Amino acid sequence: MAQSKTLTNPKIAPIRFKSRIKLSTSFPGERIITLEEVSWHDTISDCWIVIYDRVYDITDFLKEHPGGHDVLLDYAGRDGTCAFRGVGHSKAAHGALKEFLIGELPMEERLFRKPSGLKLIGIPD
Ligand code: HEM
Repeated sequence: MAQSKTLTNPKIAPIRFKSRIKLSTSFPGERIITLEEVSWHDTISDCWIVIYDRVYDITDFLKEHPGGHDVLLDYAGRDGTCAFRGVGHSKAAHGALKEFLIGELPMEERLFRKPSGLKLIGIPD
């Protein structure tokens, strides 16, 4: 069955599923990064965060963040999706995310960008 086959493959072509949300990224140096690996980067000098199943290295952004660095550090090495969404960030903030993108969670650790994942309005492409 096509769906079970793709569930074992972290690099799924978005076209196979009826979803407006892209299931995988496509950028130079794309990496699959586990939540465990993200958790190793939880300091002010080495800070990764997960938002909508994608992994961002926001170390250089900490001091630039309009909301302050302390709120970001609360989610250093962790999933900050709910906090990011809860603030109601602007389109510009959503657009800024891609500057810090370094990879994506493996399919089995995702909540959104997977077949039958949670469907929410406003998830970036
Ligand atoms: C890397 C991810 C993030 C980016 C790129 C980002 C970007 C931004 C930007 C551009 C703003 C200015 C307002 C806007 O345009 O919406 C902002 C404000 C803010 N952000 Fe973030 N943000 C990120 C993550 C977070 C997280 C995880 C939190 C956790 C609570 C947070 C909390 C806030 C707060 C409290 C403000 C101030 C809102 C205000 O004063 O109106 N941000 N952020």
